[in-house]
Amino acid sequence: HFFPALAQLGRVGSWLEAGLRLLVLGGAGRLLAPGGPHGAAVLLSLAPTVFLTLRGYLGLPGAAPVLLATATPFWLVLTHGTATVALLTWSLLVPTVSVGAKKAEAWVPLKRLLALAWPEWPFLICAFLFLVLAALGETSVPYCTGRALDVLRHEDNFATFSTAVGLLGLASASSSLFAGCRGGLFSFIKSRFILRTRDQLFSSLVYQDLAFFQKTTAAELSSRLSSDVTLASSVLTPNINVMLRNLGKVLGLCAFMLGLSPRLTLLALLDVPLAIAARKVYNTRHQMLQRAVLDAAANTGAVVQESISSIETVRVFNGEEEEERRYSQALGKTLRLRDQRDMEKAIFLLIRRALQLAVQVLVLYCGHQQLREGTITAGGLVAFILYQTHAGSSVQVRSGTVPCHQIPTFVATSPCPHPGCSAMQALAYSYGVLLSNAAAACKVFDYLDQERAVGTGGTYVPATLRGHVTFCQVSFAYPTRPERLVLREVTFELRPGEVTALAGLNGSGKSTCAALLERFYEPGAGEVLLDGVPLRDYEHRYLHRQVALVGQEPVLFSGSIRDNIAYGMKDCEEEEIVAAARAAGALGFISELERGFDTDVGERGGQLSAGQKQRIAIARALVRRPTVLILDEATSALDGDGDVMLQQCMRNGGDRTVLLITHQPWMLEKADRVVVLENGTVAEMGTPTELGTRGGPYSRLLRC
Ligand SMILES: Nc1ncnc2c1ncn2[C@@H]1O[C@H](COP(=O)(O)OP(=O)(O)OP(=O)(O)O)[C@@H](O)[C@H]1O
Repeated sequence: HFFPALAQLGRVGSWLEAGLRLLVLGGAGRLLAPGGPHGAAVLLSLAPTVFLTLRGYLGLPGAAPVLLATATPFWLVLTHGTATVALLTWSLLVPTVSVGAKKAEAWVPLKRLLALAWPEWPFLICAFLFLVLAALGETSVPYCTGRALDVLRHEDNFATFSTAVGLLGLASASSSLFAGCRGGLFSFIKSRFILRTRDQLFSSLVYQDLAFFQKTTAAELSSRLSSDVTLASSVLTPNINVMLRNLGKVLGLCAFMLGLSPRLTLLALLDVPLAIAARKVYNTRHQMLQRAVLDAAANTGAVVQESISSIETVRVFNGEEEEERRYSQALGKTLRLRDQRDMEKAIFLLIRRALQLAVQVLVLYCGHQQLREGTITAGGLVAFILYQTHAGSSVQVRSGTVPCHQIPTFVATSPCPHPGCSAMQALAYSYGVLLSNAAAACKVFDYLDQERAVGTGGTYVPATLRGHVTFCQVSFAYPTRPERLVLREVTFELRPGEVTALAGLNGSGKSTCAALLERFYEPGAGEVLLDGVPLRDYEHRYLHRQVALVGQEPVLFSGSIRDNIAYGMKDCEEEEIVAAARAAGALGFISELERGFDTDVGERGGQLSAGQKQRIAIARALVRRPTVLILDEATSALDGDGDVMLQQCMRNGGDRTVLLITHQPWMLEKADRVVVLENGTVAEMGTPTELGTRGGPYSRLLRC
């Protein structure tokens, strides 16, 4: 007796049946496939009932069953067919995108972006509140207009008419006011989001391994910092802003339109599934092209940066034409990709517009019929057409309405503002753009999530450090060329108070040893020990204060000489800077400069000679009073007093450990001990005198 009793309840009964189906299917789904898609159970349970309810509203001829339990096989096939269509639409709505190496639902990057924006939650809540209020005001305007028209036609009462007009004015004014507040707040949130995300991204970049920077160009990173972060922020606003506005608008419009005429409403929504399907195809391509355009633009930037920063080399080798060709190629690729993307956008717009026009004609025809049947009033029909026009009106973007095909590539983030784009389509569009932009912004997460091979988790901070360095059976290959061992079972030690010179032909692995001692990389096998403790156990800052390196091509930062010497040392006294400059033999030329220590060194120290740059770089290392000092060809451009300078470098209470990498024989002679490297292995070691008399690799090296 249960089903006949349920059938007696009519529409309510059919929804109760849907609820029961949901319980049974949902429960079975969880038992059989615990991690499976639960949306399927919801759709399979509810979609047939939604179909039957809408059919009832349309008043189509023929008797439809109230309950599915008592329905004939024909109705079961029909209703479940609609459920399958709904399921397919759902799968179209949630495309998968790749996040880093993993495949994930398109929601994943969106959720991460929202998590990034979470600190702005008080402003976001206010903005959403204004958004709802503005949508309410906006959608009630046509209804109030229809009411005013009906009042005008049927009643002479001025008070009723004034109330209707007053309501109309109130709805318009409040929607404008709330829309303004919503827009302002979203822009404010966006600026703060950009600032914080760039800051976070840059912080994560500066701590990356050196291998990461060898694989990624500076121009690409700067492009990620600017355009990709802007793209990510556009997900918040305008994307989420516009999508929610459209959602609010669509819900409001549907509610008012259903109230006026369910039949016309269903007709007006006829093109929605088709538009969504077309959107899915378009979005997949657009997403792919969008990424390709961003990559190509970053590559073009890299070409410019590389050419400009190496302009002297380009000039010397007459490489202008080659550079021009490289740039035109990169530019051509970007333009081709943009053209392709724009062409696909144009085709998509054409299809969408045709669908929309067909539906408009259909609604007008049926509206006219309903008016003749008397199932809708003239005011109601006017209000309905106003709603349709409203739904078909373009969405405003900041400075007026811009056709979507004119939106610049990097800001292909705006809502579809194409004239005639319906609110439903704009909703589907803004939803698609939201997901596609969130996916494109994934690169930001790739960098934020980048894991370091060289960890900085060490905590060891001894009160005193002797500076005894041991390379223990160290083997190493650069991450960019993992197949080629650059160091093979290298074992030697650096003793406190001694200058140990590393000698060897070009490419024998000398600088690589220095890089491992600075922990730029982690050895593949073996260990580098400092006072018997592996380098990785030392606290990051402590280690880099104790171990200082002056490289082959010292890099100075734009700013004064003082800033460069005291770089990274907040608490550095003037006397310490002067003492370090004196020890490095730089005081002489600095005092001859008009502005002394305040002299600007220019970009990358370009206003100083090579030798002067080397001396300032040595002073920058000495000011830290390091326990271990590495001089990697740091004296190649120095004149006669290099000898004195070496003595100064060693002076640290007399027990500083110095690793000297040099090709200059007279410098090698000054060292206490020499380690000779050949093809990444230790060929021999000993004092310069010992090695000089042996006639082995060291002697051969001196003869070269
Ligand atoms: N970043 C890198 N990525 C891959 N291979 C590298 C990298 N740096 C150096 N190499 C390779 O490692 C080997 C050792 O280089 P390294 O710079 O240690 O030699 P070196 O003895 O200091 O040479 P030089 O006397 O010319 O300075 C070389 O064959 C070089 O090509």
